[in-house]
Amino acid sequence: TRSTRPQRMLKAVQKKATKGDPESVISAIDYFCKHSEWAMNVGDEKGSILDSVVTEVNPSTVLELGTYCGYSTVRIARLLSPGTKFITLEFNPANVTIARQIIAYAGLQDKVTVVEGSSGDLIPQMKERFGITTFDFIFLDHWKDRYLPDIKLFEECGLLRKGSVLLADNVICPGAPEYLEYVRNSPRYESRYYPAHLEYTKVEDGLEKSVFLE
Ligand SMILES: O=C(NCCCCc1cc2cnccc2s1)c1cc(-c2ccc(F)cc2)cc(O)c1O
Ligand SMILES: [Mg+2]
Repeated sequence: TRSTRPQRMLKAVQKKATKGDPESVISAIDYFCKHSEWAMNVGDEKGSILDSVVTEVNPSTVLELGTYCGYSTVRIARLLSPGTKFITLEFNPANVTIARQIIAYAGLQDKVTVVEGSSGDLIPQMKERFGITTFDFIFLDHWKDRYLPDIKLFEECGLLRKGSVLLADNVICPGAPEYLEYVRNSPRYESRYYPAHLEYTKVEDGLEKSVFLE
């Protein structure tokens, strides 16, 4: 039967990238998406903004919602200090399998734990299952209509501390209007918008960075 896009992306990485070299894995995926098939990775333009925020925060604990094929997972993991606890959640088991192979090809498998499941189920389990008290940095890149309920879940579960940074992808396209309204109007967050474009296109999109103040 016909292969899937994530499977073809993995093949492109195995063909073009150098094992153990995260930069070459990132480049191979960006090349595949620009010249072969579009895919919903955060991409190089928004990826550079992601890099700068991760570097600025220099987090000890990281959560990513929406692994997909592991592109942003590799971007984040390659910047983390040794000993950082990094968890990434993916709903689709087929994507979990591809992502683990792409992360391993980059040589970053010891830096991150890929967990299969939905955010609504897994966020309340973070403390007991992974020994996390609070997250220093959270990258939201999963179902856009889950951004708002999940930030409220982080608050309810006591997973944010003063200075926790949340970075949300796709706040314009596909869009997360209720989430934007919440973080921009809540006195508990300091928010800033980073304009960019939908990965590999000229369509307007951007990232919203929100710092928890409580
Ligand atoms: O849907 C997007 N990403 C979410 C996939 C949700 C799967 C998961 C749910 C879930 C629940 N709990 C835990 C983990 C997870 S993972 C997405 C879509 C576009 C896009 C697509 C078409 C288009 F024309 C224009 C933009 C661009 C993007 O950058 C995206 O990120
Ligand atoms: Mg995205």
